[in-house]
Amino acid sequence: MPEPMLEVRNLVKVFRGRRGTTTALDGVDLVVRRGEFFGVVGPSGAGKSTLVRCITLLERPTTGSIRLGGVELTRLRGAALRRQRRRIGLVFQHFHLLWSRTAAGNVALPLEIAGVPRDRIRHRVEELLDWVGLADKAGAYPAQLSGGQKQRVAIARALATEPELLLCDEPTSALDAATSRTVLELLQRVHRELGITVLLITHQLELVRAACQRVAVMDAGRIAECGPVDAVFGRPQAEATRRLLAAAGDGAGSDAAAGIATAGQGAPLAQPLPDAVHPLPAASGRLPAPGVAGPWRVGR
Ligand SMILES: Nc1ncnc2c1ncn2[C@@H]1O[C@H](COP(=O)(O)OP(=O)(O)OP(=O)(O)O)[C@@H](O)[C@H]1O
Repeated sequence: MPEPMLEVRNLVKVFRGRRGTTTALDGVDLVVRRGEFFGVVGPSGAGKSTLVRCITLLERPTTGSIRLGGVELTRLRGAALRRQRRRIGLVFQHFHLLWSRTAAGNVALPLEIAGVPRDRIRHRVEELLDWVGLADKAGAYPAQLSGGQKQRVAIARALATEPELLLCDEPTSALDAATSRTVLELLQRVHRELGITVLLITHQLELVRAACQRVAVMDAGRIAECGPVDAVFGRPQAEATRRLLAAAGDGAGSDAAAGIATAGQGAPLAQPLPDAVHPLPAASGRLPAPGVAGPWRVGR
């Protein structure tokens, strides 16, 4: 069995405010294996976004452990934490692009922060934008891009420092069904062609059906159930899973963003993409990073 990429143990996050306390995470246990495409689903308020923020230590958990490839993150601060964070690529619902920077400038940003020399940044950015099918948009500002294009820029940016884990928080929730398909297909390519572990947080069950191998169902700050997608969705054991399936209309892919193909776990989507991304040559297993162990493995 592959080693764990991410191990979350007994994670608790309590928010204390003027209006009282909220326990957003109430003892979350989760193991994502290296090389998995793993889904986390749950209703609004279940704690999904808080989990993302805690995994990346953007939010300090109240108690509990988060291990990334064996490294305990909760004990780290400052430069040591920043180094480990580069192992995680982040993709958000609302893209979080800098509006004052072009697509190329946005993709370059994490490399600039990591101190990669300028000529190498230029080469890497070209390569990444080409890989996500946006070579011709390098000079465009976010305001000049469609939602799907913005998300593809955000994915290119997330890949810039060659993360081992891509953490996607509702990556298609702001997009229409056809554009969602394009973005999901790109995430599947990230997994398949680059070998990156993907953790997909979503409330859209059809995304999980189409792309994930295993899924965890979150409810009220806990993992209600976890297992292979067909087992969890086909023979749900937890009441929370049954509720989610019922709310989604239960049938295969019949919920909100209908139109996303349910091609089976980890399988490519069945329908052709409306706005196909640029294919890599078939033999290419990884972005052709110059100097294999070298400049792109920044700060590890
Ligand atoms: N900064 C905060 N301060 C206080 N309470 C918070 C904070 N962030 C989240 N919460 C609370 O924690 C709980 C979990 O919220 P969270 O946003 O993680 O859920 P979610 O599953 O991502 O929901 P959604 O799908 O609607 O985004 C909610 O009750 C929310 O109100």
